[in-house]
Amino acid sequence: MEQGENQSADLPVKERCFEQREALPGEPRCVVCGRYGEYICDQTDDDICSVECKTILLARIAAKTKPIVKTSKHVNLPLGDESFCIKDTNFPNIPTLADSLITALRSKLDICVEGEAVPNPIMCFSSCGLPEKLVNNLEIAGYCMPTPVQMQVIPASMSNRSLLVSADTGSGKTASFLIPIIAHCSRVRSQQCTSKLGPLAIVLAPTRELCLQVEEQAKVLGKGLPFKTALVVGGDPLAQQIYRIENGIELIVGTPGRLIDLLMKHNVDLTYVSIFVLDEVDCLLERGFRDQAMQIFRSLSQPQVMMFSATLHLEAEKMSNSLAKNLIRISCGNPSRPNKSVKQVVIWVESKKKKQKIFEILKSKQHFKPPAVVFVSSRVGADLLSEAITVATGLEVVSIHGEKTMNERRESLRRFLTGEVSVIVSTGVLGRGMDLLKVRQVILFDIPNSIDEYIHQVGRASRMGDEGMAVVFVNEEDRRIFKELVQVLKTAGAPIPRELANSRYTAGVSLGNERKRKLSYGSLRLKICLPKDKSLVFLEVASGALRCGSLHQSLLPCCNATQRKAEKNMAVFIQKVSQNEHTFRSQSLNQMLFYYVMY
Ligand SMILES: Nc1ncnc2c1ncn2[C@@H]1O[C@H](COP(=O)(O)OP(=O)(O)OP(=O)(O)O)[C@@H](O)[C@H]1O
Repeated sequence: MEQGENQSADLPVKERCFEQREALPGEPRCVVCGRYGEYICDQTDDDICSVECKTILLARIAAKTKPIVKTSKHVNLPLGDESFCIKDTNFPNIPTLADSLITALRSKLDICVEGEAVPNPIMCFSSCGLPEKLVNNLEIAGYCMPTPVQMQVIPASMSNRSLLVSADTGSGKTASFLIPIIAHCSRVRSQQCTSKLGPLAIVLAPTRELCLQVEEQAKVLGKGLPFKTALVVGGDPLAQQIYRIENGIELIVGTPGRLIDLLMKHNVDLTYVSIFVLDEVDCLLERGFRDQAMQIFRSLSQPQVMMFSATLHLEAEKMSNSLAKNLIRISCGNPSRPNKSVKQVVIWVESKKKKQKIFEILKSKQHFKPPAVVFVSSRVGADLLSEAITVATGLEVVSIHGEKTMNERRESLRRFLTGEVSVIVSTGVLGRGMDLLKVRQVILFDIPNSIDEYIHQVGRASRMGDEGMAVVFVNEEDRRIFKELVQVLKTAGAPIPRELANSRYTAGVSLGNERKRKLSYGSLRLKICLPKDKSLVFLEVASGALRCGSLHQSLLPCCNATQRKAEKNMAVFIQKVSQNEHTFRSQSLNQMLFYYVMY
């Protein structure tokens, strides 16, 4: 591989396809995956993006000149330290790894597993007996290698085990359940296991848009195989959905409400449904969806249950135990935290100034990175804000929310995804699971009600590790989420606005693992040593007045002063503190607090 002219000689050549960025208009494209064709393959002169795609390209060329061999029977794996594959009795020729190496591999890939006899991860799609056509489809879709979640979920799922999976947003969870479903369906149909045409698998997801997207992806990956899908969501005519199912399909992708509706009005034979997937399971097991999801589950006969989300908590875990026995739990990356690739920029903005702020961002060449998704909390808000943005900035903007018809929702999404408009204002309908490929900026105009929704919305700004940015507006009205937000920002090393850090609603949250932190208050810079018991003292310099306080308010009398006086007071205060060490301690702060004024 030759380095392109612009390529700085000391930058390492990209190993993996997904490390490479998308190609900009006019730039060379990788002949294998379509990303930026940064390098030239010295053997073929084709543009390629990475070593990985070069290998695929050369393999394709070699395959054209050789008789076709069945991938599953003669897999020739390179013997580098990344050549791992599943221990599979169906494929005895494939070398297997010692258990210690499997553990090392999982730890390297940030995969944690829990459960009995968990199958080993795979390192390539062709190593677990997938239909050849499916492997080809994956290649065509640019899926050269499985992502870590796919490496572990696919073999576990293909051993018919029920799974509870948590993995980062944008890490490839969708394909991790679609691949085993397609493999299963096409095997059943091609072996003519049953003459019945009833569905073989069901995927439930909480929003219509997500169902649409999952069904689209299923069609792409299942192309050319005996595998048909039906989309069962509200807003589209029920009769058409019934007609499609009657004509024979393998997979139903739907929202719980509409599927229940359909099952009540029409007799669909669910006898052969042996895979039941709950995508965004924490949301589906919340009140509102739970009863419907459980009702559908009860109409199936002991299916393999696969549950996925980037955010899982105890309640969802407990519920999942009632759906499946002998579960395998898989966790990949850093779930229940915002994706590391998204830079979080939290700005303290009072509600009445939010509009002005977003106009400023969208008008700024430096700060606006289109295409962008703006999240708001209400349907009316979505419409009003999109109109206001158009008026103030001249940008064409669309809105999407649950009150629009399905056709309007489709049209808004289409215009946004095809680049016709560069901003979409959305309620939570695009918050979860949506793979908005080119989006690198999200703006949380209204912060969502829970930290989980926050994690999902922020996650829209990054897919497969691409860097993105989430701009988050926050003010006192969002205090219900302050504590968790501060924790999340702290873990990510993101800056925490002064007002948020000092709010009494974040009291008790340590602002850092380190015990020293510098804060800047106008001209007065303070270095604070936080007490170990995390009883944070707050200091505030507002309009020239200094207020010092702590959780133990009685300890420090507030004082008003001009800025200069404030500094003087500060010095006196420090003196007092150091002289009154004993008093301080006796006021139940376990650790002595030290303040240093640094000019
Ligand atoms: N093996 C792979 N190789 C390359 N791209 C992949 C691979 N698997 C998935 N992708 C792509 O990665 C992107 C993110 O995948 P996906 O939408 O499934 O993420 P997710 O984990 O479900 O995220 P979220 O939690 O946000 O729903 C998609 O564009 C998908 O096509």
